[in-house]
Amino acid sequence: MTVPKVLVIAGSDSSGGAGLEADQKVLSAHECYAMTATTALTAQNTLGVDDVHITPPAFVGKQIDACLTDIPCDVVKIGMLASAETIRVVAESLRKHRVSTVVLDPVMIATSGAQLLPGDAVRNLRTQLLPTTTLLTPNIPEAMLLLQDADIHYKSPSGLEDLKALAGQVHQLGPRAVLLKGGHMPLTREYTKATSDEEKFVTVDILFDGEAYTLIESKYLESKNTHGTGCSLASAIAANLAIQKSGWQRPESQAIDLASASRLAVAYVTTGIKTSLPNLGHGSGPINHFHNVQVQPFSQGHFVEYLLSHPAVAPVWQKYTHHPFATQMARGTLSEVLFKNYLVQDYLYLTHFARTHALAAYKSRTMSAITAEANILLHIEREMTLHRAFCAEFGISRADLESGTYKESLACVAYSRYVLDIGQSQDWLALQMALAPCLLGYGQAAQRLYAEKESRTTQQGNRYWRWVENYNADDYQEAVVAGRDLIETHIIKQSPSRIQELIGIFVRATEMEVRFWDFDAHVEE
Ligand SMILES: Cc1ncc(COP(=O)(O)O)c(N)n1
Repeated sequence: MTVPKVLVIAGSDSSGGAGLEADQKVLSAHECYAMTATTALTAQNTLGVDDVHITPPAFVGKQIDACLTDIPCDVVKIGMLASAETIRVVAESLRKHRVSTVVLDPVMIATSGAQLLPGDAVRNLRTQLLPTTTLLTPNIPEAMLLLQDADIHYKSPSGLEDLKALAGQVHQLGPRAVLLKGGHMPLTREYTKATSDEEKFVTVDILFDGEAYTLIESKYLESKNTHGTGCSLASAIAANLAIQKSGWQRPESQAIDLASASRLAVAYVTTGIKTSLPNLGHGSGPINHFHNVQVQPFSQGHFVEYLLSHPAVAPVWQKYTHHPFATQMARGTLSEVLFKNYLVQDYLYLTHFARTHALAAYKSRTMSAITAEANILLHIEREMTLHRAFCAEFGISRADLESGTYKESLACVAYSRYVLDIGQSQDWLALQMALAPCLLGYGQAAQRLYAEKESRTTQQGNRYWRWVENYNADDYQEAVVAGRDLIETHIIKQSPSRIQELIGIFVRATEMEVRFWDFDAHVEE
């Protein structure tokens, strides 16, 4: 599977809602690679087109050549063509590059009324481009202009059957298929032309491929934000066709499915209108091109940096990693009573920490993940051995630690059971996020305090200094890196809204770390 590629041949809309700006947004929102050949620049906004600056036609040809000789595309999407000569050049280029799939939106008159294709160029469009077009997407006025130009008599439509007949007549002008857009003529429940606002019930887009009609119905939508809907629809169809083609095993070995490409595109534009952003411009505003896109606000592999600088995290993270309790330990100025209490509570916490990792092993699905958790358990056991030796220096025995001599503080109960509860009720990653403040924060605080030692002499004779050394040690710092890497690999599989929930868990656990170090936390009962 390669990336789907689309070449857009269209004009630029300086206000970004229509033209090739819209096309590129639509293609990006469909994960396609977009290239452009710019036929004209427009000075335009949501109120109208001020001026048009036409690209020299030969230069349009050069842009097409530059793109297609280097990056072959799956689909060409054509919008505003600006001049008869440009149409001639484009038709010749498509032939030269043997482009097989063309979606042509015959842009003639902008929604605002501005003429985007001179009247004398309609003939070139019809005779030179329609025969090589895969799908033509006219709206009703454009369909009528094309038939007028061909001197074909048509009935001004007054209901669904007339629209189907119109689509059939336009099909005779040469394109492989026609999608007649019915947006300009809302229909009643009986599929006749609505004559009042109350009667407007549905709009129908009609796809005709010479054999079958496919009707795509959309509930009538009242909105002023329809600037660029034609461009967006044609681009969405082009994207869907490019996606189909890029998934083929052998190029050209399958038929494209115009009906599903069109249905998906109509749904995309409809939702784009429904979710359009308010107050973009004073006229007919753009649709929301990105309603189907979920954006990760961080670069892959850099989630933890994003997390720690997140406005919901940064203040509490600073409070935790710069907690005066840790600083006083490193400086040796902490009272021995407080330190001993902390050692005991931390030991009790580590017991539950080990239980949590056992739960994480249970929640893992691969042997390597289970083994990783087992290794963390063994690491915790080594940490607890050191802890016991440390406790012994302060007159606390293993029996004291494990026989319930010391009561577990409320801070310890709250924190350890919170993490276990997240582990029980949520998934593996949520559990890792609840454990992360402990893993990352101790590593960061110890590193900072260790680095400060050069500027102090107080660690000589500081009986607590071993705490800093233990968490600054290589094996602990390696565990931090491994834990961080695991979070980075799993976080990119989450949705943006789930990531915000996971950040909430991280914040809560960090708050409990702060509470664990608050001076009164261990002597409250
Ligand atoms: C460059 C350019 N291309 C196409 C359109 C048609 O879009 P709409 O019919 O929504 O005005 C436009 N206004 N500008």
